[in-house]
Amino acid sequence: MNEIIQLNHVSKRYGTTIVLEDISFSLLARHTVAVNGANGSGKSTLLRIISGLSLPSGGEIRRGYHGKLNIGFAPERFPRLRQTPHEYLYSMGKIQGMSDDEVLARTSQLLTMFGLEEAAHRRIHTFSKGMMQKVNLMQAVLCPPDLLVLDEPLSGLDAASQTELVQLLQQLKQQGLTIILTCHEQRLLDELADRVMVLQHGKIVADTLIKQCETGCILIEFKLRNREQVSEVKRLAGVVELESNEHTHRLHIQSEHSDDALRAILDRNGSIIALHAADRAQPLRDSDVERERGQSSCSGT
Ligand SMILES: Nc1ncnc2c1ncn2[C@@H]1O[C@H](COP(=O)(O)OP(=O)(O)OP(=O)(O)O)[C@@H](O)[C@H]1O
Repeated sequence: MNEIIQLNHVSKRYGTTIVLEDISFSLLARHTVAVNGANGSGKSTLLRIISGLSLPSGGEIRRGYHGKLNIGFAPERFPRLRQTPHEYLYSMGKIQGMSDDEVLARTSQLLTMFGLEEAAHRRIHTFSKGMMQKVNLMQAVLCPPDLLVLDEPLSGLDAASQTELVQLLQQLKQQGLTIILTCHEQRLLDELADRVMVLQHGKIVADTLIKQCETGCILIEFKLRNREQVSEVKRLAGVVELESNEHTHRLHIQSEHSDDALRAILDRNGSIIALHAADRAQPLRDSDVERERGQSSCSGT
């Protein structure tokens, strides 16, 4: 199993107030996990601990990849800065150790992706909430993270901005990002989450894995013996899930990418056992899921 972060019996207290108690779970690469719960249940505290912005009072956190994990964090409230997105992202990139060329190229790529080219040299404090939230998300993914942590990303946005933000998050998810977010909006759960955890009074009271393969997904069952070649197939565009059992594998992939996947399997001397329209209703068990991480060149937590 490809775990990128593991929390073991984590707790957090402020004075005598217990905010988080005995939290244990791991995040699998490329999963999107939503943390739900009432106000004050400890969601933001949990995200701050995962991001390394706050230390736990007890328990242990293991970050994957030899203790290094590049984490992008988008707080719920983004400050009304007087800088322009261009100036702000440049300074954030430099703080994270990116070269001039890297930060300028990435900023330009993100301004295009987020549809903010025209606003690149306008001051952020004049922006709408939706535009400001886009800048918040851009700073979090500037140095491509292994894990993206989002605190209430749709909070306070109108319906149109929410739709745009959900589409951007879907793009980031398709690029292979692992995401953990807090949310109150059902649409984020429906459109994005692979797994939903519910916090109540600082404890996890529900943890549900949802299979994310919507209609439009294809399930390819195939045989391939070489593990490195299986990893290559996992990294193909559009892969939602790969379950493996010895040399037999079940690949859930977006239908527009299924031809490429079939070609990739056959090119590696694999054999196709079956091809189906994926069945969304059947949940996956955590133990069946195996995923590959995306690549990142930045140093992390
Ligand atoms: N720095 C702090 N000092 C003292 N208490 C704190 C601190 N930060 C959070 N708390 C308390 O911890 C509890 C959980 O807060 P947290 O912000 O994590 O909840 P939440 O689930 O994110 O709430 P919301 O949905 O309202 O954002 C609250 O009772 C809060 O008052």
